[in-house]
Amino acid sequence: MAEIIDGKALAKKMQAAMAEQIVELQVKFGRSPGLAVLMVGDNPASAAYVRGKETACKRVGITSFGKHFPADASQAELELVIDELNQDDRVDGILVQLPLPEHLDAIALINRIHPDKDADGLHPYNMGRLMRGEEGLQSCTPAGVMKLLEAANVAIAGKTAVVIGRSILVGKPLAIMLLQANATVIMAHSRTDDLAAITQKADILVAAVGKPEFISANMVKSGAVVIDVGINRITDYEGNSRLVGDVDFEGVKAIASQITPVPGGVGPMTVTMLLHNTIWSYCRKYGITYS
Ligand SMILES: NC(=O)C1=CN([C@@H]2O[C@H](COP(=O)(O)OP(=O)(O)OC[C@H]3O[C@@H](n4cnc5c(N)ncnc54)[C@H](OP(=O)(O)O)[C@@H]3O)[C@@H](O)[C@H]2O)C=CC1
Ligand SMILES: Nc1nc(=O)c2c([nH]1)NC[C@@H]1CN(c3ccc(C(=O)N[C@@H](CCC(=O)O)C(=O)O)cc3)C=[N+]21
Repeated sequence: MAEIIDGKALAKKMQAAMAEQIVELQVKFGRSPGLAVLMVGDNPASAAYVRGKETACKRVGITSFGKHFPADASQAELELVIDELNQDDRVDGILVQLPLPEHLDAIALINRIHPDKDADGLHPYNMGRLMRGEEGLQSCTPAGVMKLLEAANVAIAGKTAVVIGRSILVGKPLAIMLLQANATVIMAHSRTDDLAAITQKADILVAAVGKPEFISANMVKSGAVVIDVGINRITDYEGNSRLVGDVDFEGVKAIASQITPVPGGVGPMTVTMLLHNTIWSYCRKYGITYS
């Protein structure tokens, strides 16, 4: 029976340490770190994530500069707001909540964020640095997964890691981070032939697919470490809605050595790394290293 990797507990511990650090930083530099989250439209899932991020900011002492726009906000209007936030000395991190309504060009907006304020680590400059193994702002979910693996004492060097999913937000940067940590990395996706044959090779298996309970026990090698990035809201027969991951948790738990739950696994770490990136940018501005 697998050990549960408790992301919620690690997030809580890291956020408590951040709160203490921010008290000191505030005394030293006379202001708190600031994060601006831009949300467009009223997608309920996005609204819930944004609320979660704002609550976490408050908890650790980061000032939120949340901006909510109607679904028909224009590209030009949003670009202007990003330009202003880039110039605003109270703001250390800027994030554009994805997905955006169809008429907007998300890539152009992300590219407009100053790379030093790119709290999501999605700007081409920061992704390029990641690719080259240079320090910098890193995508929150993959960075959170790496912290979880570290905290759970998972050996990475030399192991076979299979990442299912190749999005810019999760799969691709995570594969690069695992490679940097000397795993032998296989990236799987919707065009992968015989996915089960690939996933069965994994010592570390990461699912970032977006399909509820897609990974079943017969796809997992006995003793593997399984990280479930998926967040899927499903409605059961009785009409009750709940969150499930991309992994059949009960089935896979029986054969894995360690596994992350949903909720309470990767999700809380994503939020924690967003706070981390905001503090990192703040410190860099004052010439201090924050790790
Ligand atoms: N826990 C957290 O903090 C976060 C969770 N998420 C969740 O993680 C999941 C993935 O998110 P994201 O990366 O943004 O999603 P995307 O939809 O951008 O990417 C999904 C990936 O899964 C691949 N895929 C789809 N179907 C299959 C299949 N049948 N077999 C193998 N691969 C498949 C796709 O392949 P292809 O490229 O070929 O289309 C794609 O690369 C979602 O559930 C999302 O909600 C996302 C961000 C943060
Ligand atoms: N620019 C951008 N950056 C993102 O990082 C980003 C995004 N857009 N769009 C959407 C996805 C999704 N995402 C999550 C964050 C936290 C939880 C989280 O905290 N989940 C809790 C559960 C929360 C609940 O109960 O609803 C958990 O898993 O325990 C989940 C998912 C960030 N994303």
